[in-house]
Amino acid sequence: MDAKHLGDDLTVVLHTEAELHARLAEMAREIEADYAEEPPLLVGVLKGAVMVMADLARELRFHAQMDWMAVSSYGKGTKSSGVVKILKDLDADLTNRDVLIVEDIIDSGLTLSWLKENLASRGARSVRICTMLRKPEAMKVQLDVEYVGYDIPADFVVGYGLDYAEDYRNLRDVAILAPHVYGGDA
Ligand SMILES: O=P(O)(O)OC[C@H]1O[C@H](OP(=O)(O)OP(=O)(O)O)[C@H](O)[C@@H]1O
Ligand SMILES: Nc1nc2[nH]cnc2c(=O)[nH]1
Repeated sequence: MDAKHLGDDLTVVLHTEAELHARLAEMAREIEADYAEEPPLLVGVLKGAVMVMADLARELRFHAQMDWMAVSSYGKGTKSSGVVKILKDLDADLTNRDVLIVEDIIDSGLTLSWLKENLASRGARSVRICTMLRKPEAMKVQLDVEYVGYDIPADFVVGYGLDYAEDYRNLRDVAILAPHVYGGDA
């Protein structure tokens, strides 16, 4: 689905599908160089990271094992509750593995800060983060993020895996959701 199919639901397209893919290719080259010794285990965070994971994994020029977790801190709203729940855990044993968390967005940073700690405590050799989007002005915690696609403003965005009440995930681009859709400020 393209932005043009969504009427006035979006205010502005921040990054097109082509831009996202081009940036992911650059990030993949960095990741390949950094993990030249041994490929990391890619840990995708459902559901938003599905598109990034699918595109990044195929872009990488080494074996890319994938595992998935589902955590939730947003529910149906547009603000993080700060309480992270594991809805689905990993299948893989992380002992001595290099783990690369693959995410769609870092907003307050609360989810990823919690997740990084959680995965490190399972005996991983290293835990790094790759995110397509980050909102520097919205971050509430200090968090090192090794691979960032784009820094964006602190507006509520949808598309490329990102939803509002489970809709808009299949929009190809990343766009700001018009406030009238969710009835207020993000
Ligand atoms: O930095 P934070 O403020 O913690 O926000 C980031 C989290 O929010 C999104 O997930 P969400 O809870 O919306 O679930 P989803 O991936 O299933 O859409 C995103 O995928 C991150 O996991
Ligand atoms: N869809 C969506 N989910 C988020 N989770 C954290 N920030 C956002 C955002 O801007 N949009």
